[in-house]
Amino acid sequence: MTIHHDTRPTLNLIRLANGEGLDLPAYESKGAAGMDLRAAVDEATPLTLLPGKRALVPTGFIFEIPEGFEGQVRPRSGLAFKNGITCLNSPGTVDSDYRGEVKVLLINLGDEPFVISRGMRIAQMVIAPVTQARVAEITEASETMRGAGGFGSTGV
Ligand SMILES: O=c1ccn([C@H]2C[C@H](O)[C@@H](COP(=O)(O)OP(=O)(O)OP(=O)(O)O)O2)c(=O)[nH]1
Ligand SMILES: [Mg+2]
Repeated sequence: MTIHHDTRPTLNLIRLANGEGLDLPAYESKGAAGMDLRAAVDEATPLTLLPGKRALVPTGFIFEIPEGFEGQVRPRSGLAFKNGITCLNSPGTVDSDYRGEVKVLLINLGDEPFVISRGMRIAQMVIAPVTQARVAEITEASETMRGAGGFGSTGV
């Protein structure tokens, strides 16, 4: 007999008043890297994002990102391709100690107004491990083959 333990970290979510009735953020396929985030805009007043404009779109939830992880808020490629809708600060960073509502900073890079209605899947969040480095100031950089070469120094 094999016992399968669920080793996945737990993401605790707190539903806010504006998230009432919304589906939980969810992985839309078995191997999806990101869980889709839904717009917690008012049912009666959808948000219209005009070309070139940006908006902070609420998700209706506080996310308790587990310690040692971050939440990366990323665009959905379908919205980007079809409508020019992307995350301005991509990838958005949700810290594990953040206890405010997660919001999605969308910008319309397309040439048509884009209507965001309640429950629309507007972005996705990837839970990824992070490492905090110990910061130490030194006076000389160690020698390497690359040295200071960068920005195309190795050719095309
Ligand atoms: O797409 C995003 C990006 C950030 N945040 C929230 C969670 C994150 O922990 C906090 C701060 O984000 P960030 O550090 O990127 O912004 P900042 O401009 O440095 O703000 P702060 O001074 O609060 O750190 O804002 C979101 O809800 N969505
Ligand atoms: Mg910050």
